[in-house]
Amino acid sequence: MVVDAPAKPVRFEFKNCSYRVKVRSDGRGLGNTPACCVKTKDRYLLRNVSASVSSGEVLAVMGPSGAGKTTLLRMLALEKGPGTPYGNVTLNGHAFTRTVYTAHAASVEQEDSLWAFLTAREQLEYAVRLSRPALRSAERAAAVDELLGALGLESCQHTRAGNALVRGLSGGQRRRLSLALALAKEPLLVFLDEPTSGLDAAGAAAVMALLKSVARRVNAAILCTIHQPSSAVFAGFDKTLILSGGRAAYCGPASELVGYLASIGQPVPANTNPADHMLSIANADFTDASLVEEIIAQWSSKQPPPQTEEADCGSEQQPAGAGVATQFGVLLHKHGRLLLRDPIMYSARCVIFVVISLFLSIIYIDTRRRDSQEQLFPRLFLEAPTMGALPAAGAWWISNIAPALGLLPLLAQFLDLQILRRELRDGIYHPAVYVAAQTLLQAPIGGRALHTRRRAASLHALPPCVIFAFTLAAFDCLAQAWFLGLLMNGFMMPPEDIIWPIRIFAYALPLRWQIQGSTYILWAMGDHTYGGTERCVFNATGEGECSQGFFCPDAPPTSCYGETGEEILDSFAANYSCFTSENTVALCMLYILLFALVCKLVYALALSAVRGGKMVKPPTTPPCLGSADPSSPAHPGPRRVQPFATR
Ligand SMILES: Nc1ncnc2c1ncn2[C@@H]1O[C@H](COP(=O)(O)OP(=O)(O)OP(=O)(O)O)[C@@H](O)[C@H]1O
Repeated sequence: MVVDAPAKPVRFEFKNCSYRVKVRSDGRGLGNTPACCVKTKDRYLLRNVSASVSSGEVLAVMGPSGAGKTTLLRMLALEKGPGTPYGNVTLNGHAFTRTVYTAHAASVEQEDSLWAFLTAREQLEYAVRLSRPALRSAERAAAVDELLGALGLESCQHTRAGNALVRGLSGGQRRRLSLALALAKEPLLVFLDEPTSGLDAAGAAAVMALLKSVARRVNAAILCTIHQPSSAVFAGFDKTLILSGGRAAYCGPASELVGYLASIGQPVPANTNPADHMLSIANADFTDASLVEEIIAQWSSKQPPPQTEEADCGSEQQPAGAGVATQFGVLLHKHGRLLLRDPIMYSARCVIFVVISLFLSIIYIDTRRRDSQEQLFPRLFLEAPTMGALPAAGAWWISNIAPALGLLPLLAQFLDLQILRRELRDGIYHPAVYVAAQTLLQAPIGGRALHTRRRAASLHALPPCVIFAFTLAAFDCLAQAWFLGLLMNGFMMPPEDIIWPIRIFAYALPLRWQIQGSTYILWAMGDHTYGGTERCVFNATGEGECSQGFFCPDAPPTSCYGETGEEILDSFAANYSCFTSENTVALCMLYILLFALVCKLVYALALSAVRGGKMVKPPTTPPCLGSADPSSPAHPGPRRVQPFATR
């Protein structure tokens, strides 16, 4: 079997877990109001909940709606949340930290987060390549086959996952693929939120039976929440934890629930699903609240005081994650594939770009005339240096429209955030490696767009191409700045008229430097001259009629810009601070590159924050299952679950 069972079983245990949130003093939720601005009080969504699950077992957390199932699961899976978690959570007796989670656990959320344009097999292949890099190609294929077989996905392995817009795997198949992806890294512990939601009774029974068999087969401990299991599904649970109002009302083997209920005077009526009966008597919304209190109190009174167990750190091998180079290679391959398949990411942008270029080229077709000073200002909006059949859009429009196109991949990345979050939490790659791979993949679209713009290759094409690609990349990360850039690039409003500290945007945003650099390249590099001017003739006393050294016999002074590119840029610069006749191209490129780098860095940091941990780097000496964690207390009393905060 390729999905080998780990040599040493694990035991995941949580004791006295509580979860506290701040609510308004009248009991209403805070919403977006900061806790410091209103009078608040504490509310416990969970109180002293304890249970454990070992390798090969499924622990099902049940309870009426609002009982705290999701809160408990998210807390145990070290998800960030609105409140403060307390309790003692351990894996084999050692603190369950983010590092331990990354090395040994995986989660399947209620909403499937899958790459819509990759097939089931492709998604598993990438997951196995990233999480088990030591496998050779044939072994990897066998591991993928094994997962597909275990989860019953062979028949649809070449079907893409799909999403709300494109058809793909069915709901049940998507659930199973999510589980297969979680198992790809061979976790010892799997968290599943409502794995049966949206499935019919038969589908739910099949998924739960599958979970049980997977737990045994890969020797993983599985902890899942479930809403309303049928009798057949309920009977299959190894253990159940039943919550009511955030407190435990029962925890133990499902098979013993009937006897327990009889012992507390709440026997299960004939022909009734014990789970349904338990959930109805534990539901304070529809049952007498005092009865619910009594049921919880009875369970609580039967519990022995919490005991401290010996730490049991075995000698299992730490799963070795992929190195940076492998991560980078796999992510390039995967996202390159997605770029080609996902219309939003690439083709749509290219098509929109060509259409916009054509549109602007037709509007500004007259600006190709070089013999008229009146055409010079419109020419700023459309530079057509090649005079070809497809003169493409120039500095101003390209500067402003192209970044707007960056909004498209930004939207796509926002839609993909859930998937990224899952993959980052699973620790199969580092956020910075993902950002680097994405950046490299984005570069060609800048070049391709520029190719549309300049059909004839020339030495001049390279710098604007780089400027252009940098600008795109920068705005891909900071789309919101687009409007600010449009307003503050020095064309519409001089920076000196903008008050501090807002003025900083006029200098920091890349549009200003994009316009300055590309107009210099387009106007002043090369030896183009423009008609409609005559040199000034000075009289013997040295007095001249024109201070700039030229005048326009057929155009008013306001439309008289000059003969050479430098003269024209000087004329523009007199009114608009974004232009200059000095060669600042290298400096402009540096500013834009710095801006892009800062944006990418912020993006990588934001992804790290989304992931909830610090680094996606499998530790060489795991805190548990390999060596003792020195930070782990010898006598773990109630303490804060550390990874829930930043660690
Ligand atoms: N930020 C919050 N502030 C106050 N109360 C909250 C907050 N988040 C959740 N709750 C409350 O906590 C309780 C538990 O919510 P939770 O989502 O864990 O329940 P659940 O058992 O998963 O419910 P369901 O089965 O309907 O999904 C609910 O009463 C909910 O209204």
